[in-house]
Amino acid sequence: MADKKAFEIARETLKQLTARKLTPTPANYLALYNEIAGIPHVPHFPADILRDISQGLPAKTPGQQKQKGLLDYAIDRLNWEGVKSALIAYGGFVPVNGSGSDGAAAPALNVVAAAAPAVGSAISAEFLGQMGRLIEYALPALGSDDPRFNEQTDNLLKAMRQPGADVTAIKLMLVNYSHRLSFAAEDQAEIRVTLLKLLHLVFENVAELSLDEQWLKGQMDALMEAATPPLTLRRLDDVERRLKDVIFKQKDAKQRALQTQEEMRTMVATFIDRLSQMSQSTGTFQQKLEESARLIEQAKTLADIAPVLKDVVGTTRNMARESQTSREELEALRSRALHSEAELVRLHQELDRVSSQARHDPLTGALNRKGLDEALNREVSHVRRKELPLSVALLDIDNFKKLNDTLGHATGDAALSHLAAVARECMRPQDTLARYGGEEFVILLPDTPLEKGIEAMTRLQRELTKRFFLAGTEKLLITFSAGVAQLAADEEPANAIRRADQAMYLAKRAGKNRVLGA
Ligand SMILES: Nc1nc2c(ncn2[C@@H]2O[C@H](COP(=O)(O)OP(=O)(O)OP(=O)(O)O)[C@@H](O)[C@H]2O)c(=O)[nH]1
Repeated sequence: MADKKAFEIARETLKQLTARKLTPTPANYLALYNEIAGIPHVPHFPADILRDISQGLPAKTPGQQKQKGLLDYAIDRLNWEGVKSALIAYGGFVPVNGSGSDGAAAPALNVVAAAAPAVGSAISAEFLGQMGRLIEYALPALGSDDPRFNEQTDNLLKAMRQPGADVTAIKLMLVNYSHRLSFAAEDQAEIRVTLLKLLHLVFENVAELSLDEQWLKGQMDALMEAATPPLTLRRLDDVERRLKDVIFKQKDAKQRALQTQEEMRTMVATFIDRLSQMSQSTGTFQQKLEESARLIEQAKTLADIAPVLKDVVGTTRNMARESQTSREELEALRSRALHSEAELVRLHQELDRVSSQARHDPLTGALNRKGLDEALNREVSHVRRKELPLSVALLDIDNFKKLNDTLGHATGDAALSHLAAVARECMRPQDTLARYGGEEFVILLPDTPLEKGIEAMTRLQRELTKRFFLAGTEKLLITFSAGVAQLAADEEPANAIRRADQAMYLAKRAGKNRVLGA
């Protein structure tokens, strides 16, 4: 493996992580990577030594047993922070002045225990109930693949919900639980980072396979960018949509390539067949000529020569006819091949056009109408489920025709990309930008009432005045007029866009470069 490329080693490392069922932590990844790359492994985490120490620790009381368990858990995960907090907590259960009881070693708990009769009853019902709900709600964020953690959660929740719950015991359980919780949270964070790395690796690989495809390369770059922290559901949704486009395109391209290969194979086979037929006929013709030459040499009279000549003329005619047929067939074959090639180029271009327009506008990278429809459906069901407001803004660049006419279409295109880039930068990650028409954009603003939506568009206008558009060396101020509508309960989303469009129209009529609410 030493001479393998870094990405191959990385891929093998990820494979091995799964094959050996190791937790995908950076430490495990590094150790395996070094092993596969043949780099001498420097043990950053002396797991064996720590395990020895842990085995030597007495576990006489429940507190000691629990902390020892947490220590082992942290060692298994090569987690220094976990080792540290387990050892510190263990220290709290070491008997002081010969006293060996668990409780005696935890003065803080004693205070609670002493205060428990007064405070405990006051907080037990409502506070513990609320706490239980908090734990339950937080649990899905931590995954459910650790049976010991799940068991500990169940026990804690049961204890909390018992009538007349023992506050002192619960506090003790909470101390242990919070340790394990911190490990689980760390694990989840590491898993997320590692999964992101994995995702990047997959994207890099796809990009390497598709270097010749300009559109795919663009999509892969966009995917890489979308898959960087902080991850939000919107960004993941974008990643999913782009990947769908890539998969669609690759499937189609592969199918076409296979089909063409098959066509070419058939053509080459026919060509070879024709060639061999031709050489056979040429061979026979040659023999016939030689035979005729011999007969002519032996002929004594003109009468002897006449039938031979007749024969030669006949054979030559046949040969010419055959050659003509073969030539025509080969010509037809060649034009079929040319036609196939042209068809392939055309299909390829068509595929490029169709797939790049699948969900994203190729010029600005914003969603196109199809992408907008999908995003709108998703947003509407999301906000309706959560009873949140959704605002829809429709923007139209001012005097765009003049810009096009004076500086050219290419500058107009660059101005559209500029507006999209500035909009993307000053939008929240959960907002969605789509190109609605030529110089029109729609922005979906979830969890945003009308006034806030208008504010957001005004902010974008201000941002555009700060960030000039550079047409060559000339600084241009791009302005837009916008209408904003808040989706009403039971309103069709298309109607909200229509209202935003009407408000935008009024903004134009009122002098442009302004935002109006619908
Ligand atoms: N460069 C470029 N121009 C486009 C594109 N799509 C549409 N356009 C042009 O945008 C212009 C829109 O012109 P109008 O609808 O008259 O709008 P306007 O000039 O912005 O006028 P107001 O909206 O009233 O401010 C037309 O000239 C279109 O040709 C595009 O993708 N690139």
